[in-house]
Amino acid sequence: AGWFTPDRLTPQRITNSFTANAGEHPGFRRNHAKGVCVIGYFEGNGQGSRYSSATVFGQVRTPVVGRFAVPGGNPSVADTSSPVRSLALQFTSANGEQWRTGMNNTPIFIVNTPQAFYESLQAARPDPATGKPDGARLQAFFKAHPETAPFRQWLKANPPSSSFINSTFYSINAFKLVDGSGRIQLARWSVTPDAAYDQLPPGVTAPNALQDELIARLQNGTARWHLQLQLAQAGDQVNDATVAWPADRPVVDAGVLTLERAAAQDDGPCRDINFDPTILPSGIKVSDDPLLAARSGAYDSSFNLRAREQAALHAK
Ligand code: HEM
Repeated sequence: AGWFTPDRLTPQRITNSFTANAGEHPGFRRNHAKGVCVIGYFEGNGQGSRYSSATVFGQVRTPVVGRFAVPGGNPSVADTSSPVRSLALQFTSANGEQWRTGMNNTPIFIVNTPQAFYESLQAARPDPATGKPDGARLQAFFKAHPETAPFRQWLKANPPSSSFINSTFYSINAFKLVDGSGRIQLARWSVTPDAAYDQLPPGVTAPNALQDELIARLQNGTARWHLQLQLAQAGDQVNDATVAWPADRPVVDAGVLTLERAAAQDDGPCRDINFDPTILPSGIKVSDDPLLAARSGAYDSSFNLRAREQAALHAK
């Protein structure tokens, strides 16, 4: 309740907030505006089928269109301006089912409710005089939201990676895996790279540093990640994206994601995909995490705005 009530938090108020922070960039995503398309496939090894009836988890190869991106609504921001990187994936099974997931390189999120996310956007709004967020305002937000502490701690303890290719990406939100008999297992997933993590060296400021490195690497070979399902146990926080689960939770290696090539986002196959994380195949369901419904609404609003703008740009 509340999410669709006028005068309260709506998807449009969220997308307007991104625009207020980053300026107008017609045709681009309202968040994670800067990115690059990737194309490849996922090969399931059958292990995930113990928990989910989703076709992708069988011993089968599924085509994938994805997108690496950096956060914020400005499509010309420098790749290394934020420690956060993202990978969104769309798996399309032979029967036409789709699994779309948007993942970030942090195992937890900064807040756990749509309202707090909205407030974080207000708190981070650049001061028109300096072009930078007001430090005092941000600190006041963090003080009022102690749930942001683990995320900020994690960023301090984990310096940004040198490449998209050596980053791990996490679903953060929990989902329900449903097996053939209807049994439910709460899980979070991640993709962990074959390439060893390496810290971003100081002084890398070239605007397209991460994109250029990715494109060059994929011109010379493929890049691989293992898709891992982390299984919740009774008592784990399954509706709170700010809380990590204990490290000893079982992890199922469900198969290998291989990315083969990159394509520019202005005309690549990821441009017109809305990576709404609630678009799921049978065998995976949304959890009660309140961020998921909010994400779906905001991505939908963002997609409709940019699709309309793209159409207008091309009509010129
Ligand atoms: C209430 C919380 C959130 C809101 C309102 C929100 C909002 C948005 C919006 C509006 C977009 C642009 C979508 C488009 O036009 O296609 C976006 C992109 C994205 N968000 Fe979120 N987001 C939230 C939380 C998260 C979380 C928890 C994650 C990570 C697990 C995440 C990962 C991503 C990714 C990966 C993209 C880029 C998708 C792409 O490359 O197309 N977001 N977000």
